[in-house]
Amino acid sequence: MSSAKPDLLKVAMPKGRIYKQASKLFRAAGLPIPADFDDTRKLVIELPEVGMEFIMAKPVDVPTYVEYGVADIGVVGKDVLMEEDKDVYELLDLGIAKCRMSVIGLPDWKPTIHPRVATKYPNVASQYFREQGQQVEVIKLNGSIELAPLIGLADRIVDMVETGQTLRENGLVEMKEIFGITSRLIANRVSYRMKNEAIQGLCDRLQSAIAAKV
Ligand SMILES: Nc1ncnc2c1ncn2[C@@H]1O[C@H](COP(=O)(O)OP(=O)(O)OP(=O)(O)O)[C@@H](O)[C@H]1O
Ligand SMILES: O=P(O)(O)OC[C@H]1O[C@H](OP(=O)(O)OP(=O)(O)O)[C@H](O)[C@@H]1O
Repeated sequence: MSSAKPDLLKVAMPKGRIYKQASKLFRAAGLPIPADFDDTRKLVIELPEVGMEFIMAKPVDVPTYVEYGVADIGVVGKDVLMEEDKDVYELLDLGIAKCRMSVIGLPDWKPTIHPRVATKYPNVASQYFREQGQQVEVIKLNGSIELAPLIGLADRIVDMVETGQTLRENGLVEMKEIFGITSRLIANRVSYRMKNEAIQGLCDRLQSAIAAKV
């Protein structure tokens, strides 16, 4: 008898806020994935009983693992996909981790000669202002973006809004929504062909679970 391991579907899962919602959706699709995987320090978790191996990744790195094929599929926010522009298939809108990408500023914002925009998403912000015909200096930050207009680093920011609580608590206003965000299922182009049955099967199950909730 062969001792070769079965070919598991490798899934890059984002640690953090998406994981809980994504694992809940996978469970609703009949795949019993624990809700607390991301509470452990283990980064690669095999679940042969569902034919999958989970790679617990930093959210922004998910498309990189999938593009290089070390993960066959992955779960990632549309914000990251727009910013990273990786060569992957976007298969399914999972409808989870819903929020929006917006331009944000102080209520008394006025145009300045050298406008500065702070963001975690420099490509998204540059493209947006280019399309608006506005010249701005984009400053990359890695978190707590709302600080920038409060302490004078930038006059506006491009960042995500969900409940609006962060804006309210810091006296900021949403000036313009750029696009809506939900998490997506993405696939490596070669894996999509070579493991089509497994990937398509998972898509079908997830799609039924998404539809059942509506
Ligand atoms: N306030 C929010 N509401 C809903 N979804 C959000 C919100 N903030 C982020 N998201 C979604 O969740 C994804 C992951 O966000 P999360 O904060 O877990 O990761 P991160 O910003 O990379 O964090 P860290 O740097 O702490 O690892 C984002 O890419 C986005 O799609
Ligand atoms: O509209 P709200 O419900 O307040 O959510 C929006 C906030 O959530 C995200 O921040 P996150 O919690 O990821 O922290 P960060 O500032 O460190 O990126 C985002 O960057 C906003 O700051």
